[in-house]
Amino acid sequence: MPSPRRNIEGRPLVASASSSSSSSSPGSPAHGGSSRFEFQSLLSSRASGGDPTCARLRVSDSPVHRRGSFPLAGAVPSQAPPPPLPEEDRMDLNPSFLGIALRSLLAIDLWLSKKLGVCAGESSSWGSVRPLMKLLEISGHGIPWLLGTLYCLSRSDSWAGREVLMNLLFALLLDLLLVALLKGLVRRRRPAHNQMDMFVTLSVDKYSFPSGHATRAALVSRFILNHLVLAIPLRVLVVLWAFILGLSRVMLGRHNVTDVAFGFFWGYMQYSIVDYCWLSPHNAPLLFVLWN
Ligand SMILES: CC(C)=CCC/C(C)=C/CC/C(C)=C/COP(=O)(O)O
Repeated sequence: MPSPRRNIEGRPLVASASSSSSSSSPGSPAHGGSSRFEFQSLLSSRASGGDPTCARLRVSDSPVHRRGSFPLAGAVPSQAPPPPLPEEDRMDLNPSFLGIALRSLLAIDLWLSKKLGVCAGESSSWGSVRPLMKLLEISGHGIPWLLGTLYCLSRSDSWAGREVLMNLLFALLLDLLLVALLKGLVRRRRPAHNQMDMFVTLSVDKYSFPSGHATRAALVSRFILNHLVLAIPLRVLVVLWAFILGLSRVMLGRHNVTDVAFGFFWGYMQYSIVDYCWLSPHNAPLLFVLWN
């Protein structure tokens, strides 16, 4: 007499004994209802204290995996339960809600970024605007901002001006460092439709998360709005510049939307760090004396 079919832990399955008398009954493997056995197996594992949040099906135990050798319910060979398989040989049946949400967000991100990448090449639908976008790209590049700040520092003749510029320099260097660290950690590739024809880049700039232009745009614009006295139209212009610069990164095909969105957030937060560590002649006297 065939021994009862067993689940993945080796416990007998309820259905196997009754189905042995009628191998083509609905729900039996011969009837294409193999999943019933598997769910019973999972249920029995739950009942016996298995992990209820992660029902798993062994690939090698599934009918798909055992193509051509799927036994009829009445002809189950009497064998000892198979040895446990390594973790990577299993399929998750119920990935977490967070996993599904992240995957969906990623899919929307890729789809939207591709759709918005209308200046990714000369032959793209908005290809004629590409030179303008590349000009905007330079306006948010690290080199002009660093050189511009150093130049203004060298021309500044007031302590107050020097203090603000010194902190802007610190902010720009901190931004370069943190973005390089993040890019190196996350290592997300730039979109496939991007042409790597950017003005001076660092080695980590082959990665796209987060957008360095977006972090700089958010950081610098928050810095300017907090430390320069500007008329309202100029303040609006600063915010617009930051927003359009971020958008242009996606339109040029340099980034996905999430790279830019996170870049804005990160740049905004970086300003809080700069503000917290604000350099002044009181807490960094050496720096100011040396510069003089
Ligand atoms: C002092 C020093 C290390 C200066 C390097 C300045 C430099 C080459 C910055 C790179 C700026 C850049 C191309 C960032 C990439 O921006 P994404 O928006 O494409 O991430």
